[in-house]
Amino acid sequence: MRLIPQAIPDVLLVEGEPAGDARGWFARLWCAETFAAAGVDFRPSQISQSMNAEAGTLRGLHFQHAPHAEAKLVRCLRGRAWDVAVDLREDSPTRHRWVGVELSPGGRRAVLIPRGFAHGFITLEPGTELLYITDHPWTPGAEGGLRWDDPALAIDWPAEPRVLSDRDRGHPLIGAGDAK
Ligand SMILES: Cc1cn([C@H]2C[C@H](O)[C@@H](COP(=O)(O)OP(=O)(O)O[C@H]3O[C@@H](C)C(=O)[C@@H](O)[C@H]3O)O2)c(=O)[nH]c1=O
Repeated sequence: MRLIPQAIPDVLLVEGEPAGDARGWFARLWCAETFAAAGVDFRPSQISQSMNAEAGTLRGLHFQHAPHAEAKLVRCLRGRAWDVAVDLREDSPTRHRWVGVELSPGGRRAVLIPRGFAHGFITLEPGTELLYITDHPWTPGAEGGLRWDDPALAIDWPAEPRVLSDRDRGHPLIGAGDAK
C-alpha cells in the first residue's frame, strides 16, 4: 500500500498493492500501521456508499464544520468518477486551491481527503458507486457546502453536471454565508 502526496501534499492517493492469483485479487483498503508510519492520523468511524444512476451526477462540495470536521478515504467500486478536494484551511498556503483525481475500480486507488477540505465528485459513467470511509460521525447540524461552480475556485470539471440535489444548487459562494 502506497500513500502518494498530490499537488496539495496533504491530499494523498492511496494505492493498493493487490495480491493476484487465479481467483482474482485481494487488497487492503486501509491499514492502521501503514497510515501511522506515514504520519497520517486517520481512524475509520463510518463507512458509507453512494450510488449514482446517471453519468454527470455531481455531489458536493461538502464539508463538516469544526469540531465535526472529517477526513474521507474515497474509493470507486463501480463506474468512473472525477473526485475533487478543495483546501479550506485558514492558515494554508494552498487555501481555496483544489486537486482532482479520477477514480475507477480498475485503478485500484483511493483518495484521502484531510479534515479542513471540501469534497465533491462528478460521475463519468452511469451506475457509478463510491465508497467513503470517514473518521468522524456524520453530523447533520455541522454540514457546510460550497458551490461547485464558484468562480473563486474555478474547478475544471471534466464533464457538464446534469444531476444535482437542490441543496447542492443552493450553496453559498465563498465569502458569503456558510462558506469558508
Ligand atoms: C452524508 C450522509 C447522508 N445521510 C443521509 C441524509 C440524506 O437523507 C441522504 C442523502 O444525503 P446527502 O444529500 O447529504 O448525500 P450526498 O450529497 O451524497 O452527501 C455526500 O456528498 C459527498 C460529496 C461527500 O463528501 C459526503 O461526505 C457526503 O456529504 O443520506 C446519512 O444518513 N449519512 C451520511 O453520512
